[in-house]
Amino acid sequence: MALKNDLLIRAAKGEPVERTPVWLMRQAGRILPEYREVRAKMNGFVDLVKNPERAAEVTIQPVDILDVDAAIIFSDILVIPEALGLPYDMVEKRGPVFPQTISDMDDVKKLSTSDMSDKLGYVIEAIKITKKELNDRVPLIGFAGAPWTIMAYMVEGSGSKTFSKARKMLFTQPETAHALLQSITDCTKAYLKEQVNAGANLVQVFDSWAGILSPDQYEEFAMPYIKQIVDSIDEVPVTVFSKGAYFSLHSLGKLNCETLGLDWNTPVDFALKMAGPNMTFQGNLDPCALYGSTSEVRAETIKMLDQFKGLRHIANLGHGVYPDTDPEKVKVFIETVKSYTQK
Ligand SMILES: Cc1c2[nH]c(c1CCC(=O)O)Cc1[nH]c(c(CCC(=O)O)c1C)Cc1[nH]c(c(CCC(=O)O)c1C)Cc1[nH]c(c(C)c1CCC(=O)O)C2
Repeated sequence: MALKNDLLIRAAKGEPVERTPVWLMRQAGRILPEYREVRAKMNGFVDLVKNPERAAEVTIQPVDILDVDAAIIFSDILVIPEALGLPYDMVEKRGPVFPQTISDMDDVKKLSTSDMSDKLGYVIEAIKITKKELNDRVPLIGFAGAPWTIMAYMVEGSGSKTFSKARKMLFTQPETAHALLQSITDCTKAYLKEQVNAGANLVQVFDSWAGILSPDQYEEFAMPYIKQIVDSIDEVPVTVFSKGAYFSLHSLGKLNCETLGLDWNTPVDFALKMAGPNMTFQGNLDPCALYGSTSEVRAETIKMLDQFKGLRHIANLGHGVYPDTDPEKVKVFIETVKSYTQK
Protein backbone atom coordinates (compact mmCIF):
# COMPACT_ATOMS: atom_id res chain seq x y z
CA MET A 1 0.00 0.00 0.00
CA ALA A 2 1.26 3.45 -0.89
CA LEU A 3 1.61 6.09 1.80
CA LYS A 4 -0.91 8.91 1.53
CA ASN A 5 1.62 11.38 2.92
CA ASP A 6 5.16 10.34 1.98
CA LEU A 7 6.81 13.78 2.39
CA LEU A 8 9.19 12.47 5.06
CA ILE A 9 10.39 9.61 2.88
CA ARG A 10 10.85 11.82 -0.19
CA ALA A 11 12.66 14.49 1.81
CA ALA A 12 14.93 11.83 3.35
CA LYS A 13 15.84 10.53 -0.11
CA GLY A 14 16.42 14.01 -1.49
CA GLU A 15 13.46 13.82 -3.87
CA PRO A 16 11.34 16.91 -4.62
CA VAL A 17 8.81 17.92 -1.96
CA GLU A 18 5.98 20.48 -1.99
CA ARG A 19 6.91 21.60 1.52
CA THR A 20 9.22 20.65 4.38
CA PRO A 21 7.95 17.68 6.42
CA VAL A 22 7.78 18.05 10.21
CA TRP A 23 7.68 15.78 13.26
CA LEU A 24 9.15 15.99 16.77
CA MET A 25 11.54 13.68 18.56
CA ARG A 26 9.74 12.42 21.69
CA GLN A 27 6.37 13.48 20.27
CA ALA A 28 4.82 10.25 21.61
CA GLY A 29 5.02 11.10 25.26
CA ARG A 30 4.31 13.31 28.17
CA ILE A 31 3.53 16.56 26.36
CA LEU A 32 0.06 15.22 25.57
CA PRO A 33 -2.60 14.93 28.31
CA GLU A 34 -4.02 12.07 26.22
CA TYR A 35 -0.72 10.19 26.68
CA ARG A 36 -0.66 10.83 30.43
CA GLU A 37 -4.18 9.43 30.66
CA VAL A 38 -3.15 6.14 29.05
CA ARG A 39 0.08 6.07 31.07
CA ALA A 40 -1.80 6.52 34.38
CA LYS A 41 -3.79 3.36 33.72
CA MET A 42 -0.61 1.31 33.38
CA ASN A 43 1.75 -0.16 35.88
CA GLY A 44 4.60 2.19 34.97
CA PHE A 45 6.47 3.08 31.79
CA VAL A 46 7.90 -0.37 31.07
CA ASP A 47 4.40 -1.86 31.32
CA LEU A 48 3.19 0.60 28.66
CA VAL A 49 6.15 -0.12 26.39
CA LYS A 50 5.37 -3.84 26.63
CA ASN A 51 1.68 -3.49 25.82
CA PRO A 52 1.47 -3.45 21.99
CA GLU A 53 -2.17 -2.22 21.85
CA ARG A 54 -1.56 0.71 24.19
CA ALA A 55 1.87 1.46 22.63
CA ALA A 56 0.16 1.67 19.21
CA GLU A 57 -2.48 3.97 20.67
CA VAL A 58 0.04 6.50 22.04
CA THR A 59 2.11 6.24 18.83
CA ILE A 60 -0.87 7.48 16.81
CA GLN A 61 -1.97 10.23 19.25
CA PRO A 62 0.45 12.87 17.89
CA VAL A 63 -0.68 12.15 14.32
CA ASP A 64 -4.33 12.75 15.28
CA ILE A 65 -3.76 15.62 17.70
CA LEU A 66 -0.72 17.46 16.33
CA ASP A 67 -1.00 16.59 12.63
CA VAL A 68 2.67 15.67 12.25
CA ASP A 69 4.02 14.16 9.03
CA ALA A 70 5.25 10.95 10.70
CA ALA A 71 4.58 8.63 13.60
CA ILE A 72 7.45 7.19 15.67
CA ILE A 73 6.84 3.89 17.38
CA PHE A 74 6.34 4.27 21.13
CA SER A 75 9.14 2.29 22.77
CA ASP A 76 12.54 3.08 24.24
CA ILE A 77 16.17 2.60 23.27
CA LEU A 78 16.64 0.68 26.54
CA VAL A 79 14.66 -2.35 25.37
CA ILE A 80 17.95 -3.67 23.90
CA PRO A 81 19.85 -3.83 27.22
CA GLU A 82 16.81 -5.47 28.75
CA ALA A 83 16.67 -8.12 26.03
CA LEU A 84 20.41 -8.72 26.58
CA GLY A 85 19.74 -9.46 30.25
CA LEU A 86 19.94 -6.08 32.00
CA PRO A 87 16.40 -5.06 32.99
CA TYR A 88 15.72 -1.37 33.70
CA ASP A 89 13.27 0.58 35.75
CA MET A 90 12.01 4.06 34.83
CA VAL A 91 12.05 6.05 38.05
CA GLU A 92 9.91 9.19 38.22
CA LYS A 93 12.06 12.38 38.06
CA ARG A 94 15.25 10.31 37.90
CA GLY A 95 15.00 8.38 34.62
CA PRO A 96 16.27 4.89 33.87
CA VAL A 97 17.98 2.78 36.53
CA PHE A 98 19.67 -0.59 35.95
CA PRO A 99 20.04 -2.82 39.04
CA GLN A 100 22.79 -4.79 37.24
CA THR A 101 25.51 -3.23 35.11
CA ILE A 102 28.51 -4.26 32.96
CA SER A 103 31.91 -3.96 34.67
CA ASP A 104 34.19 -6.37 32.84
CA MET A 105 34.58 -8.96 30.08
CA ASP A 106 32.94 -11.68 32.18
CA ASP A 107 29.78 -9.56 32.37
CA VAL A 108 29.81 -9.12 28.58
CA LYS A 109 30.20 -12.88 28.09
CA LYS A 110 27.18 -13.48 30.34
CA LEU A 111 24.86 -11.37 28.17
CA SER A 112 22.16 -13.44 26.53
CA THR A 113 22.18 -12.75 22.80
CA SER A 114 19.80 -15.58 21.87
CA ASP A 115 16.03 -15.43 21.25
CA MET A 116 16.18 -11.69 20.65
CA SER A 117 13.16 -11.72 18.34
CA ASP A 118 11.06 -13.47 20.99
CA LYS A 119 12.23 -11.06 23.65
CA LEU A 120 11.53 -7.97 21.54
CA GLY A 121 8.38 -9.39 19.95
CA TYR A 122 6.24 -6.83 21.79
CA VAL A 123 7.81 -3.95 19.84
CA ILE A 124 7.32 -5.76 16.53
CA GLU A 125 3.70 -6.47 17.46
CA ALA A 126 3.20 -2.78 18.34
CA ILE A 127 4.58 -1.82 14.90
CA LYS A 128 2.18 -4.21 13.15
CA ILE A 129 -0.83 -2.88 15.07
CA THR A 130 0.24 0.72 14.48
CA LYS A 131 0.67 0.13 10.74
CA LYS A 132 -2.81 -1.30 10.54
CA GLU A 133 -4.41 1.49 12.54
CA LEU A 134 -2.45 4.26 10.80
CA ASN A 135 -3.77 2.96 7.49
CA ASP A 136 -0.82 4.55 5.63
CA ARG A 137 -1.80 8.09 6.55
CA VAL A 138 1.83 8.93 7.37
CA PRO A 139 5.10 6.95 7.50
CA LEU A 140 6.02 5.06 10.66
CA ILE A 141 9.53 5.61 12.03
CA GLY A 142 11.28 2.71 13.76
CA PHE A 143 14.33 3.32 15.93
CA ALA A 144 17.11 2.03 18.13
CA GLY A 145 19.87 3.53 20.23
CA ALA A 146 23.36 3.71 18.76
CA PRO A 147 25.74 1.17 20.35
CA TRP A 148 27.83 3.75 22.24
CA THR A 149 24.75 5.35 23.86
CA ILE A 150 23.38 1.92 24.83
CA MET A 151 26.76 0.90 26.23
CA ALA A 152 26.87 4.13 28.24
CA TYR A 153 23.66 3.18 30.09
CA MET A 154 24.70 -0.48 30.53
CA VAL A 155 28.01 0.44 32.16
CA GLU A 156 26.87 3.54 34.07
CA GLY A 157 23.63 1.98 35.32
CA SER A 158 21.61 5.20 35.01
CA GLY A 159 21.59 8.58 33.32
CA SER A 160 24.53 10.84 34.13
CA LYS A 161 25.94 14.22 33.13
CA THR A 162 29.37 12.78 32.42
CA PHE A 163 28.98 8.98 32.08
CA SER A 164 32.46 8.82 33.59
CA LYS A 165 32.20 5.11 34.44
CA ALA A 166 31.39 4.29 30.83
CA ARG A 167 34.11 6.62 29.51
CA LYS A 168 36.60 5.14 31.98
CA MET A 169 36.01 1.73 30.41
CA LEU A 170 37.11 3.11 27.03
CA PHE A 171 40.53 3.88 28.57
CA THR A 172 40.96 1.01 31.02
CA GLN A 173 39.27 -1.90 29.22
CA PRO A 174 39.01 -1.08 25.51
CA GLU A 175 38.65 -4.78 24.56
CA THR A 176 35.68 -5.13 26.90
CA ALA A 177 34.13 -2.00 25.41
CA HIS A 178 34.58 -3.31 21.86
CA ALA A 179 33.11 -6.71 22.76
CA LEU A 180 30.10 -5.04 24.38
CA LEU A 181 29.64 -2.64 21.45
CA GLN A 182 29.77 -5.55 18.99
CA SER A 183 27.13 -7.53 20.93
CA ILE A 184 24.84 -4.51 21.01
CA THR A 185 25.45 -3.90 17.29
CA ASP A 186 24.59 -7.49 16.30
CA CYS A 187 21.32 -7.37 18.25
CA THR A 188 20.44 -3.92 16.94
CA LYS A 189 20.95 -4.97 13.31
CA ALA A 190 18.56 -7.91 13.74
CA TYR A 191 16.09 -5.79 15.70
CA LEU A 192 15.93 -3.00 13.09
CA LYS A 193 15.57 -5.56 10.30
CA GLU A 194 12.51 -6.94 12.11
CA GLN A 195 11.10 -3.44 12.54
CA VAL A 196 11.44 -2.87 8.79
CA ASN A 197 9.87 -6.24 7.98
CA ALA A 198 6.97 -5.35 10.28
CA GLY A 199 6.37 -2.12 8.35
CA ALA A 200 8.67 0.66 9.62
CA ASN A 201 9.09 3.08 6.68
CA LEU A 202 12.29 4.74 7.95
CA VAL A 203 14.58 4.02 10.89
CA GLN A 204 16.43 6.44 13.13
CA VAL A 205 19.53 5.65 15.18
CA PHE A 206 19.77 7.81 18.34
CA ASP A 207 23.32 8.47 19.57
CA SER A 208 22.25 10.79 22.37
CA TRP A 209 25.62 10.66 24.16
CA ALA A 210 27.93 10.98 21.13
CA GLY A 211 28.93 14.48 22.22
CA ILE A 212 30.72 13.38 25.40
CA LEU A 213 33.34 11.45 23.40
CA SER A 214 36.53 12.97 22.03
CA PRO A 215 36.76 13.00 18.22
CA ASP A 216 39.25 10.08 18.32
CA GLN A 217 37.02 8.06 20.65
CA TYR A 218 34.03 8.76 18.45
CA GLU A 219 35.92 7.34 15.45
CA GLU A 220 37.02 4.27 17.40
CA PHE A 221 34.03 3.42 19.60
CA ALA A 222 30.97 4.96 17.96
CA MET A 223 31.37 5.34 14.19
CA PRO A 224 32.37 1.75 13.19
CA TYR A 225 29.31 0.30 14.92
CA ILE A 226 26.92 2.90 13.53
CA LYS A 227 28.36 2.14 10.10
CA GLN A 228 27.68 -1.59 10.51
CA ILE A 229 24.06 -0.82 11.39
CA VAL A 230 23.54 1.66 8.55
CA ASP A 231 25.14 -0.72 6.03
CA SER A 232 22.78 -3.51 7.11
CA ILE A 233 19.62 -1.61 6.12
CA ASP A 234 18.89 -1.21 2.40
CA GLU A 235 15.10 -1.35 2.30
CA VAL A 236 14.24 1.98 3.92
CA PRO A 237 15.95 5.35 4.51
CA VAL A 238 18.06 5.69 7.65
CA THR A 239 18.56 8.74 9.88
CA VAL A 240 21.55 9.02 12.20
CA PHE A 241 21.27 11.51 15.06
CA SER A 242 24.62 11.81 16.83
CA LYS A 243 23.88 14.53 19.33
CA GLY A 244 26.82 16.81 19.98
CA ALA A 245 29.13 15.10 17.47
CA TYR A 246 29.62 18.18 15.28
CA PHE A 247 33.33 17.27 15.24
CA SER A 248 32.58 14.07 13.32
CA LEU A 249 30.22 15.46 10.69
CA HIS A 250 32.88 14.80 8.03
CA SER A 251 32.71 11.06 8.69
CA LEU A 252 28.95 11.06 9.36
CA GLY A 253 28.64 12.60 5.89
CA LYS A 254 30.32 9.52 4.39
CA LEU A 255 27.82 7.09 5.92
CA ASN A 256 25.50 5.20 3.66
CA CYS A 257 22.45 6.82 5.28
CA GLU A 258 20.03 9.43 3.92
CA THR A 259 19.56 11.84 6.82
CA LEU A 260 21.67 13.32 9.62
CA GLY A 261 20.03 14.79 12.70
CA LEU A 262 21.45 18.13 13.85
CA ASP A 263 21.22 19.61 17.33
CA TRP A 264 20.76 23.35 17.85
CA ASN A 265 24.45 23.91 18.64
CA THR A 266 25.46 22.98 15.13
CA PRO A 267 25.38 25.80 12.56
CA VAL A 268 23.72 24.66 9.33
CA ASP A 269 26.41 26.09 7.03
CA PHE A 270 29.09 24.32 9.11
CA ALA A 271 27.19 21.01 8.86
CA LEU A 272 26.90 21.45 5.09
CA LYS A 273 30.60 22.16 4.73
CA MET A 274 31.56 19.18 6.92
CA ALA A 275 29.03 16.55 5.80
CA GLY A 276 28.72 17.59 2.16
CA PRO A 277 25.60 18.07 0.04
CA ASN A 278 24.44 14.46 -0.23
CA MET A 279 22.55 14.29 3.05
CA THR A 280 19.18 15.50 4.22
CA PHE A 281 19.44 17.37 7.53
CA GLN A 282 16.86 16.94 10.27
CA GLY A 283 16.41 19.47 13.04
CA ASN A 284 17.31 21.70 14.69
CA LEU A 285 15.24 24.15 16.73
CA ASP A 286 16.23 24.41 20.41
CA PRO A 287 13.41 22.65 22.33
CA CYS A 288 13.44 25.65 24.70
CA ALA A 289 12.27 27.90 21.86
CA LEU A 290 8.83 26.33 22.36
CA TYR A 291 8.59 28.00 25.79
CA GLY A 292 8.24 31.37 24.03
CA SER A 293 5.04 33.21 23.16
CA THR A 294 3.12 32.24 20.01
CA SER A 295 4.76 34.98 17.97
CA GLU A 296 8.21 34.10 19.35
CA VAL A 297 7.74 30.41 18.49
CA ARG A 298 6.69 31.42 14.99
CA ALA A 299 9.67 33.75 14.56
CA GLU A 300 12.21 31.20 15.85
CA THR A 301 10.75 28.50 13.59
CA ILE A 302 10.97 30.76 10.53
CA LYS A 303 14.54 31.70 11.44
CA MET A 304 15.40 28.01 11.60
CA LEU A 305 13.66 27.25 8.28
CA ASP A 306 15.49 30.17 6.60
CA GLN A 307 18.81 28.61 7.60
CA PHE A 308 17.92 25.40 5.74
CA LYS A 309 16.55 27.23 2.68
CA GLY A 310 17.48 25.45 -0.55
CA LEU A 311 18.76 22.38 1.32
CA ARG A 312 17.30 18.92 1.84
CA HIS A 313 15.48 19.35 5.17
CA ILE A 314 13.14 17.61 7.62
CA ALA A 315 11.95 20.06 10.29
CA ASN A 316 12.31 18.89 13.88
CA LEU A 317 13.75 20.04 17.19
CA GLY A 318 17.45 19.70 17.98
CA HIS A 319 16.58 17.11 20.67
CA GLY A 320 13.43 15.59 22.14
CA VAL A 321 10.55 17.89 23.09
CA TYR A 322 10.63 18.70 26.82
CA PRO A 323 7.79 17.18 28.88
CA ASP A 324 6.38 20.48 30.19
CA THR A 325 6.02 22.05 26.73
CA ASP A 326 2.55 23.42 25.98
CA PRO A 327 1.05 21.31 23.15
CA GLU A 328 -0.43 24.53 21.72
CA LYS A 329 3.12 25.83 21.12
CA VAL A 330 4.02 22.53 19.49
CA LYS A 331 1.09 23.11 17.16
CA VAL A 332 2.36 26.61 16.36
CA PHE A 333 5.75 25.11 15.45
CA ILE A 334 4.12 22.51 13.18
CA GLU A 335 1.74 24.97 11.51
CA THR A 336 4.56 27.45 10.90
CA VAL A 337 6.58 24.78 9.09
CA LYS A 338 3.57 23.75 7.02
CA SER A 339 2.69 27.28 5.91
CA TYR A 340 6.29 28.34 5.22
CA THR A 341 6.86 28.86 1.55
CA GLN A 342 10.35 29.03 0.19
CA LYS A 343 10.99 32.38 -1.38
C1 LIG B 1 18.45 8.58 25.66
C2 LIG B 1 17.11 8.01 25.22
C3 LIG B 1 16.22 7.24 26.03
N1 LIG B 1 15.13 6.92 25.23
C4 LIG B 1 15.27 7.48 23.98
C5 LIG B 1 16.54 8.13 23.94
C6 LIG B 1 17.13 8.80 22.72
C7 LIG B 1 16.55 10.13 22.45
C8 LIG B 1 16.98 11.20 23.41
O1 LIG B 1 18.17 11.45 23.55
O2 LIG B 1 16.07 11.82 24.01
C9 LIG B 1 14.38 7.37 22.83
C10 LIG B 1 12.92 7.35 23.05
N2 LIG B 1 12.21 7.24 24.22
C11 LIG B 1 10.88 7.26 23.97
C12 LIG B 1 10.70 7.33 22.57
C13 LIG B 1 9.32 7.19 21.94
C14 LIG B 1 9.06 7.75 20.66
C15 LIG B 1 9.09 9.27 20.59
O3 LIG B 1 8.08 9.88 20.89
O4 LIG B 1 10.12 9.83 20.16
C16 LIG B 1 11.98 7.43 21.99
C17 LIG B 1 12.38 7.59 20.53
C18 LIG B 1 9.79 7.19 24.96
C19 LIG B 1 10.05 7.63 26.34
N3 LIG B 1 11.14 7.35 27.11
C20 LIG B 1 10.98 7.86 28.36
C21 LIG B 1 9.73 8.51 28.43
C22 LIG B 1 9.12 9.18 29.66
C23 LIG B 1 8.68 8.14 30.65
C24 LIG B 1 7.31 8.33 31.20
O5 LIG B 1 6.31 8.34 30.46
O6 LIG B 1 7.26 8.42 32.41
C25 LIG B 1 9.14 8.37 27.15
C26 LIG B 1 7.79 8.84 26.72
C27 LIG B 1 11.92 7.75 29.49
C28 LIG B 1 13.36 7.79 29.22
N4 LIG B 1 14.04 7.04 28.29
C29 LIG B 1 15.38 7.36 28.32
C30 LIG B 1 15.57 8.32 29.35
C31 LIG B 1 16.90 8.97 29.69
C32 LIG B 1 14.32 8.57 29.92
C33 LIG B 1 14.01 9.44 31.12
C34 LIG B 1 14.09 10.86 30.80
C35 LIG B 1 13.00 11.33 29.86
O7 LIG B 1 11.82 11.16 30.20
O8 LIG B 1 13.32 11.83 28.80
C36 LIG B 1 16.40 6.79 27.43
